[in-house]
Amino acid sequence: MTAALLDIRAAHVVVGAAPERFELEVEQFRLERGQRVAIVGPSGSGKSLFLELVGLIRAPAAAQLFTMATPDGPFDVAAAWNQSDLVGLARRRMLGIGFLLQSGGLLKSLSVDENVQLPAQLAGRPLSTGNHLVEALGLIGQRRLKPAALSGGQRQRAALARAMAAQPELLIADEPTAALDPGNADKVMELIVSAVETGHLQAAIVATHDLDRVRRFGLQMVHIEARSTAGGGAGTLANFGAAA
Ligand SMILES: Nc1ncnc2c1ncn2[C@@H]1O[C@H](COP(=O)(O)OP(=O)(O)OP(=O)(O)O)[C@@H](O)[C@H]1O
Repeated sequence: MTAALLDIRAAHVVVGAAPERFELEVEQFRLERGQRVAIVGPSGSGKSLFLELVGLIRAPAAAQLFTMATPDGPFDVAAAWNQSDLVGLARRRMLGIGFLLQSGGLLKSLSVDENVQLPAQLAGRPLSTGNHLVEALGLIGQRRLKPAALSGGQRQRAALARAMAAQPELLIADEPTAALDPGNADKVMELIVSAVETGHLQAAIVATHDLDRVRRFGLQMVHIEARSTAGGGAGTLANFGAAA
């Protein structure tokens, strides 16, 4: 059996302090190559926190197991956080993960083209993918503009092109269709799904409230359950992709 792209067991993320404390518990999450997964759940249930955990942006408070497959063998994410191996984590993020933030997160002083090409340049990857993505996402006319001159939807599409331009193994996208008209939302979901189908991405994880598109584009749904606790709130992601 080949190693899963992501293998997480009994991981906890904790933010804030009581009474606003929020704890996300990930009982089990195992992501295989070829999977397109939608994380769904009510607002405030912990979807973004989960994406930050798998995107190596947020340290778990505890994790029984957290590994990520790489071309050089498994990377022990839990150990890297424990040992404060921030360089190792940054390198893994740069080479293996494309992250579309809910807020877009484009650099204000760079044009669309420059924003899109920067991760590929840093990772030493070809620039051709970014050019294709700018075209496929309908941004040819905006490629020289800076983010302030873009509409919300154009900014979101540029941020997706940037997340995919360095040819990451894993795409993580927080609400990628939220600011888009129906035609562009379809285009974005189609692009993500077909990138996995054709092997340009090994897998994709999308947090979304767009259940209609999740069903139409055939993503596997993973629910985060939210509940309130005495000292705050909690979310639980239970048993996705567990070995039989
Ligand atoms: N840095 C933080 N400090 C304190 N609390 C936080 C922090 N980040 C998130 N939270 C809390 O964690 C909970 C989960 O937030 P999260 O952003 O993951 O929800 P979500 O499911 O992505 O919501 P939405 O669908 O509205 O985007 C919320 O109650 C939020 O207030």
